Amino acid sequence: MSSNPTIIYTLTDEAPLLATHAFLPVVSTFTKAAGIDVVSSDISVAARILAAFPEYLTPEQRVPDALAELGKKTLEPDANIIKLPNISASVGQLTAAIKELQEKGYALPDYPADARTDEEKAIKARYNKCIGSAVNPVLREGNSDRRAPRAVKEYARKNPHSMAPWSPASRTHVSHMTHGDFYHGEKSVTVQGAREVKMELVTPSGRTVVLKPKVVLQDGEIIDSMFLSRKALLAFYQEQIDDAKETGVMFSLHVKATMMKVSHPIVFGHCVRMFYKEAFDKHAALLDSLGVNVNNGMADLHQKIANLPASQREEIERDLHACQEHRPALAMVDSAKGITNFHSPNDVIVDASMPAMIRAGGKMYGADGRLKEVKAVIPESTFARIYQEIINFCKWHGAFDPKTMGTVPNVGLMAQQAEEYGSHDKTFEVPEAGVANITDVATGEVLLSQNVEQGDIWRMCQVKDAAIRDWVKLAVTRARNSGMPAVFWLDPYRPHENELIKKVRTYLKDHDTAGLDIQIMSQVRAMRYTLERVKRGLDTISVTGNILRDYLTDLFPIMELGTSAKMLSIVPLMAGGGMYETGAGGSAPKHVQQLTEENHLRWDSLGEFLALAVSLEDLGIKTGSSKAKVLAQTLDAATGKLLDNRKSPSPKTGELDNRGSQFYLSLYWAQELAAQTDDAELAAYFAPLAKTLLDNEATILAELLAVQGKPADIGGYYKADEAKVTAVMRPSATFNAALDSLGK
Ligand SMILES: NC(=O)C1=CN([C@@H]2O[C@H](COP(=O)(O)OP(=O)(O)OC[C@H]3O[C@@H](n4cnc5c(N)ncnc54)[C@H](OP(=O)(O)O)[C@@H]3O)[C@@H](O)[C@H]2O)C=CC1
Ligand SMILES: O=C(O)CCC(=O)C(=O)O
Ligand SMILES: [Mg+2]
Repeated sequence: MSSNPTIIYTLTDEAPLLATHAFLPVVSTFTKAAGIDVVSSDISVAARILAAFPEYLTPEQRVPDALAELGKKTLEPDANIIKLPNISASVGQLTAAIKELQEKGYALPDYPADARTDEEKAIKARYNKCIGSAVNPVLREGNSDRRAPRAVKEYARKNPHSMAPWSPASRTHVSHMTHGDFYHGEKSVTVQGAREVKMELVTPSGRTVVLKPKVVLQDGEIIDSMFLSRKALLAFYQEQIDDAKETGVMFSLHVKATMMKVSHPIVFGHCVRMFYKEAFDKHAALLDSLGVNVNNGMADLHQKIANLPASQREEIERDLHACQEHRPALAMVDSAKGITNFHSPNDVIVDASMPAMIRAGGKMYGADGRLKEVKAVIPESTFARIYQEIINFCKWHGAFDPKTMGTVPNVGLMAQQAEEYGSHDKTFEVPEAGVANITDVATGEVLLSQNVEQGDIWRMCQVKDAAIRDWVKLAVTRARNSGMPAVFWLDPYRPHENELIKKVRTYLKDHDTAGLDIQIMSQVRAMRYTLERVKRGLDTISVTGNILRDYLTDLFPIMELGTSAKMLSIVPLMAGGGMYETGAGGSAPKHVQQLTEENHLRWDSLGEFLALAVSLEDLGIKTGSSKAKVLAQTLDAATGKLLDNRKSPSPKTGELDNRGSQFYLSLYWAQELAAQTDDAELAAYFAPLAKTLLDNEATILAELLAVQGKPADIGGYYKADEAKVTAVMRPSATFNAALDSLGK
């Protein structure tokens, strides 16, 4: 193995993976000049599935557990990882991926949705490790620093994206629970001394059901116990569905079934069943026998009834339609295809869906393809309230103006599986009524106790003290480096956050905060304060827990820049390394569809360009490589030029796409390297490439454009064919030859 400094570049899924097939050859070509190795690590959902079932595969088919290896790497001080967004799979996506792999000759077992035998249960448990947020919590061994780079913000100011107007008369609003949700019943404690606890349910008959036998806690860790009442949730849904019908606004449900992979599919399923209550009641036995589980969306139902005799299937469909007659209109995901908000629990993901709605003037698409006012149902009140606050603000002040609005960077708590990231294996649908206790294993002392009923969702979260210290330090550093005020969005009425507030106050004293403006405010006040400043063009750092990290780093970038793909998204790893995420958005499934139908990839790799520059800069500092530093500086300059010259991908087929944008990045990067005077060797090395690319600009663009407008075959979705994807993503022989010729 070489001892060269190494950048690990992740291979993920969907649009970012396609873009990687074009960009990675560029990255390797440029970094080779500085003696930097670039290695890839396949953490796609397909690779993770294959890694989980080696004994079902032939030796040639087996793959290493790249995610586990990468997770270990994050704990090493020299880690330098570029992490692209990956699919956090729903059960629907998981089963589709399994089917595709089986068809490709991988003898994987089926997903046993209704596991009964021990063997089936074991298989299901292995598969369940591949669903939801399975990657990010493993790799994010540091807190989150997300912000719009200055050049990107300036570009957005000069080239504002469209923002639909807001009317003060808009009836769009957020509906959330006012009792019985996680917020209202939460209890929290900071543990004194390392210990082990268990989660157990004591039934009225005195029987003890151990749901989680052991959770290891460190000294000073904050833990919470909270539950969401099934009864209260159902009553809430009933009220909201009736209210939307009576008042004539469209109904929409926004959850995060990926990150809250245990609780939110349940929360989603209750809403679907309530909406179609009469049909579900009437066909309960049949739907049950078919194993229909609408926690996985209506898609699951339609798939499972597809093979019923026509008359039976049609009766169910008729009864479902009959429910719609006396229900409010539903927001659509794809009105042309008749795909509603209930199709799949992660077609509408709250972090991206609410900003899109706010940017559209408080509207979502209806079944007729028109934008309409909407009731946005976000059951948990903990964070739903921030969206109502921004809606209030927009109704009063009108839409934000990207030309003048301030910026809101975020410092987010997420290290070491903080908060919701660590809750996946500590979230349970309560099997029977009782007292839910978090109990010290050694002493039997009950630390936190809740009265729960059957069907309630009970969960425990943890945050390690070291993660909190690091988060406070990062917030102070960002406030100091940026000169912006920083606001901790923490609510003293929420027990968990009250514990956090105590620690924040303590750890702030470890730092020199002289001259800094650092405040602590509850979320709604923090939102209001921040928006008042945003409107006046003033910048404010939001310092938040994990969920608001996620929500705000889509919300503000989408308002400010039109997309969260243009964010700088850094995870300073606590062990000393760095992970550079690309943007704050996801894997844009719609983009893949456009590529396969029309051979146009509108994915913007700006996030990758920004991440690579910081990765190179960091590598330069840590290894003392001046060449890496020059590569970083010139890449930044090239990215600025790309923006100025408007060479980002267009969403329209027939115009410049991801591949064309990457060509321009390569051209500008080579030109910047050739022109710089800090490293003559690099300048001489890249001058011929700069010339070849410029001389052949027209030819390359023509070659790139020639392929568009026709379907593209990539040989699969979850595990596309390498050779085919490479052929599709590198269609310019002239560009490929120019890259290949470098250094020869
Ligand atoms: N870091 C991670 O690993 C993350 C992963 N995800 C995962 O991604 C998947 C999709 O999530 P979803 O909530 O739909 O959000 P996405 O961010 O993938 O999609 C929302 C929209 O944002 C726009 N967009 C996002 N990134 C880019 C980009 N680089 N270039 C151009 N446009 C972009 C696209 O708009 P348009 O269609 O108008 O072009 C896209 O349709 C899920 O599986 C989710 O779990 C989500 C967030 C982060
Ligand atoms: O971890 C996930 O599933 C999604 C994370 C996400 O949306 C984000 O980090 O912004
Ligand atoms: Mg997000």
